[in-house]
Amino acid sequence: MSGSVVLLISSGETTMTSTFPHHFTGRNNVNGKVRKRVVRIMPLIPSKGFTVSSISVTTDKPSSSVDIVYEVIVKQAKLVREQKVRASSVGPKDRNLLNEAYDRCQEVCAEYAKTFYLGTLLMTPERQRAIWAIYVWCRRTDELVDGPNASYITPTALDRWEKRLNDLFEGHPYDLYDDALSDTVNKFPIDIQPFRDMIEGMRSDLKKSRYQNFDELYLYCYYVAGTVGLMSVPVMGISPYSKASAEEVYNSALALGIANQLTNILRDVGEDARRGRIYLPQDELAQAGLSDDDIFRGRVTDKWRNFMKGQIRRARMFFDEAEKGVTELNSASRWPVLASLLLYRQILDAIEVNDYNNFTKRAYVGKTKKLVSLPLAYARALAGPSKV
Ligand SMILES: CC(C)=CCC/C(C)=C/CC/C(C)=C/CC/C(C)=C/[C@@H]1[C@@H](COP(=O)(O)OP(=O)(O)O)[C@]1(C)CC/C=C(\C)CC/C=C(\C)CCC=C(C)C
Ligand SMILES: [Mn+2]
Repeated sequence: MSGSVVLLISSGETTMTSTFPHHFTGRNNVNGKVRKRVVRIMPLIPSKGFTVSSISVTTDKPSSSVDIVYEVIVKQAKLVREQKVRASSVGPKDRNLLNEAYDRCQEVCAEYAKTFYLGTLLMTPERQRAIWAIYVWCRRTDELVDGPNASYITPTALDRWEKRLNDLFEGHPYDLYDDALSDTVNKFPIDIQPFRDMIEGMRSDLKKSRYQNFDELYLYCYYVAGTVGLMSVPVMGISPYSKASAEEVYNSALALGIANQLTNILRDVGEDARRGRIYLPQDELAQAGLSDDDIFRGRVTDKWRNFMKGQIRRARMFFDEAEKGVTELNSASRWPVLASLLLYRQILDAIEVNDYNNFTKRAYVGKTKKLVSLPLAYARALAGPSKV
């Protein structure tokens, strides 16, 4: 059974609803036990200044985003459990080319994602190369709709990009970067679905600039960022000491992608509005007494602050859910993931420090805070999987 938990939350004069997938806290996969799941979510509700006035549980809405995404998770988890990999099609004659391909991916990752890159250096050479290759594919995909040539990108161009993806999965890469990914997906139990879904997210960016409710936004966040978590887990690996199910680890990986994307959205409200885009649930905006116009005007009012408090709280809950899974990963993979989690989560603190002005002030984490987070993440990453 799957569906959502809807909480009616009050703070002072403001009342708002917050929706979460209820497998979110579930430890029993998909089979029933709704009550248990609701009970589990309770400790996650922040206490300071907020009260929960009602909880309702929706179940078995077959086409909800949570169900769609959960099906992908179950399929990916099965692949990782069975360690299903394709037979390698790369012979010794291609080794030099392949090394060159991975070196190029390493350069891109080191240049564009310094923190991720630093973290990958602790991993085994095979794993770090694979993460670089995945990073480069994701970055290129994102660049199609977010990069300098974005205004020329059409649905047909995305179809071509998907054809290229299919080909590289079949062992027919088009260029050097694709070479690296083609090799990676041969070596690790990586499925094509999350890659296709990321392209779907880019399609949605071409045709959609509003999200009616959190269910719609959740699906978008899965497409563009949750997918990264699903692509990365087969490479990072689950600790041999982990007692968690593969679904639980995937659930945390998905949560990290969603948390990152929600944070990215909250940081970039002003920037997105200037491009005519509002990645915020329209129904929650209306409930808070806000309209698109308020966002385009970019005035920081109490209504806006209260609305933002609710959005930040929800993003933090996804980070909390993600954190549970980090200790279940292979030891060398924990640090980079935790470091990126701590750094990205601090963007939410920075929005608060800016008094919720995400229209004209960019929330960023300063160098000192970044430097403090790295050893902190390292110390915490030493903790192994839970023994329960
Ligand atoms: C070590 C580590 C975290 C590895 C992941 C490396 C990797 C493959 C990253 C790809 C990132 C990428 C280029 C995604 C394309 C879409 C996109 C840009 C998404 C946004 C990232 C933030 O980038 P930025 O701030 O530069 O955004 P702008 O383009 O400037 O707007 C996202 C917000 C999402 C990225 C999502 C993740 C990094 C999810 C990571 C999850 C895992 C690695 C799973 C960890 C496992 C457990 C069990 C917790
Ligand atoms: Mn962005």
